[in-house]
Parts: sequence; structure tokens; C-alpha cells
Amino acid sequence: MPVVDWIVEVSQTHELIKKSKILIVGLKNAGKSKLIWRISEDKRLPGSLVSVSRRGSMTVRKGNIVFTTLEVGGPNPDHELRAELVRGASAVIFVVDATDAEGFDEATAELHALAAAPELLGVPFLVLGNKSDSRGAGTGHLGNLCSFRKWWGFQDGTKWLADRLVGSIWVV
Ligand SMILES: Nc1nc2c(ncn2[C@@H]2O[C@H](COP(=O)(O)OP(=O)(O)OP(=O)(O)O)[C@@H](O)[C@H]2O)c(=O)[nH]1
Ligand SMILES: [Mg+2]
Repeated sequence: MPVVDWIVEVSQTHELIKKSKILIVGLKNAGKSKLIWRISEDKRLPGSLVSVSRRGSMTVRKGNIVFTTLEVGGPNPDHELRAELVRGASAVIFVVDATDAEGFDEATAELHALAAAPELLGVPFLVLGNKSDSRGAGTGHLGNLCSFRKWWGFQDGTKWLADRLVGSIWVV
């Protein structure tokens, strides 16, 4: 994934990269865990194993970058966890299930609420419509269509995100 490509590239040329956190956010079933596992499988950089917190958030570290998942929406949102995870985030990858047309309104509302959080002022948001390999994806979708299963469709978006991160977290 270009974000990981970028971390690999920067790590090879510069020793100091500030510790940073990239949030992977979405409604239930959007594909957040799939993305975390895929990132963890990239063996070019040392990192941690995927861990799952007591409250269900998954985390993996690659170099100095920590990726962590945050579920939003649903009947019982965990406001405390959300506040904790949002603090200090450098970027957001907002994952939408492109096959779940019924969830689009809720996903849009959650995206807007998150984008309005004062802690995330100026933080880049990348919105991806996942599961584009599946029938039913793509009508009235949100975000660039991609597939974490097939590993396609997010390259331009994550390159864009990586370019934004260079400005904000690259310390030499
Ligand atoms: N067809 C297809 N299915 C996918 C893709 N990504 C994830 N899935 C499936 O969608 C379901 C949910 O994926 P997860 O990665 O568990 O989603 P999540 O956002 O972590 O879900 P929760 O942890 O329950 O909130 C699983 O059955 C995945 O196999 C994809 O790119 N294409
Ligand atoms: Mg999950």
C-alpha cells in the first residue's frame, strides 16, 4: 500500500520519523480489520503483531507509524474510545462498505461528525469505498472505489495521503 511504501522509503533515508498515528475508521463490517491485517502482512518494515484492545480496537505498528481502527456508528457508540483514539491522529482513512447502500447515510453523517472534530482540524481524510470486487458495489457509493480483498483501487488515494503526511510528520 502506498502509505506503507512511503514509510519504507522514508525509513530507509532518514532515521528520525516522529511517531504518528493513522486512524482507520468506518461503520461495522466496512473492512477496517482487513486493511489492518494487510498492512501487518507487509514484511518490508519491522513492526508489531496486530493487537486487539479490550474495547475492540485493532492496532499494528510499522516503523514509527501506528495504524489503529475505530468503529463508528451503531446503537452504542463508544465516545470515550473515540476521544482517546482521535487525540494526536495524523491522518484518517475512512472506509465505507460500497455494497451497503443502506449504510451510506449513516457513514456520511459519521464522516462529517469526525471531520468537524476540533482535534482533527487540518488532518487529511481519505475516504475509500471498499468491496468494489463484490456485486452490488458502486451505486451511489462514497469515496474512491477499492477492494482490500483484491488489493486494488486505493493507490492514488493513499499516495495523496502519503504526500500530505510528508508535510506534517516528516522530521529530518
Ligand atoms: N468482497 C469483499 N469483502 C471484503 C473486503 N474487505 C473486507 N471484506 C469482508 O467484509 C467483512 C467485514 O470485514 P472486516 O475487515 O472484518 O470489517 P470491519 O470493519 O473490521 O468490521 P467490524 O470489526 O465488525 O466492525 C468480512 O467478511 C470481510 O471478509 C473486500 O475488499 N471485498
Ligand atoms: Mg474489525
